[in-house]
Amino acid sequence: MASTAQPAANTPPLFSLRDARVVRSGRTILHVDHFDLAEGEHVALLGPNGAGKSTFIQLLTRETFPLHREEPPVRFRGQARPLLSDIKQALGIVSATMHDQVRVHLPVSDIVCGGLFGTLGLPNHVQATDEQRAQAQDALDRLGIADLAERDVMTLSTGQVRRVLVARELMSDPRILIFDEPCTGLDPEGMYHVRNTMRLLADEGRSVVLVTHYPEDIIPAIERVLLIKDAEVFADGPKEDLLTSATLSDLFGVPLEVEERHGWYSLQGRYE
Ligand SMILES: Nc1ncnc2c1ncn2[C@@H]1O[C@H](COP(=O)(O)OP(=O)(O)OP(=O)(O)O)[C@@H](O)[C@H]1O
Repeated sequence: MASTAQPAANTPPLFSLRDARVVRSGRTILHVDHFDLAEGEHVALLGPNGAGKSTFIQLLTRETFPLHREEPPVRFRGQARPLLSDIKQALGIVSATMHDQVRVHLPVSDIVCGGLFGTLGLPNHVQATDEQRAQAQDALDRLGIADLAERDVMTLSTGQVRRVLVARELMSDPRILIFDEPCTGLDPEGMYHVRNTMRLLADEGRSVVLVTHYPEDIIPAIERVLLIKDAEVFADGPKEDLLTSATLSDLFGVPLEVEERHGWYSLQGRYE
């Protein structure tokens, strides 16, 4: 069942951006005039390479700051200066960058428990308690990979590692999960499971924020898409309005054909 979270009328948005501009080397690499994300709302960011998608995410995570303005350009739950620890507590992030750091022979269970400490495995001289191990097992179980708990993470497939990293993020029970190109480098089986994992987490009422180049990654629960092109918001709205052949051809600058089937979208080139 898709999340139908409806925030109370007076609840501030989870994130709001107003005239947020990021400049690097004298060039605007992202400008967002107006964007609100409600608690429990899902959104997919889609756009070509270099469009500004990662910069957008970094504005949310406060890894990047916009140009200063009197009126704060980025707010988290209505706050102009939220504690970084509050943001970290609320957000879970799964990205290929994190995946690249998995180069140590550790049991999956340790990797997942590391989510409690912000480390990849357990910090030196720290033993996980039985309760923490049980929590890790529960996270793995919910993602359908409980049988991997004792495996050396280096022996897993790319798709399995990516799901283990999702389980690791779940240790802090985040309300928002950011998936930054979660299916990059995965085979169809891995993609199937990662997309299914996003569905599960959306069903649990967590906000899913997905960054992708491919409409195939947009799970049915994500109803809103934000298209980014040339450092600007190209369009923001319901996916059935925006995931069309004409709009995506404009977005990517080549002739493309979009199809929809049972709430899932696919994209292919139109060759003449
Ligand atoms: N520190 C920096 N200095 C100069 N330019 C930068 C810097 N960081 C990012 N950029 C540029 O800003 C633009 C937006 O980058 P960003 O990583 O947000 O794009 P993206 O949409 O996530 O791309 P991709 O799909 O390739 O991951 C790119 O042209 C990038 O080269």
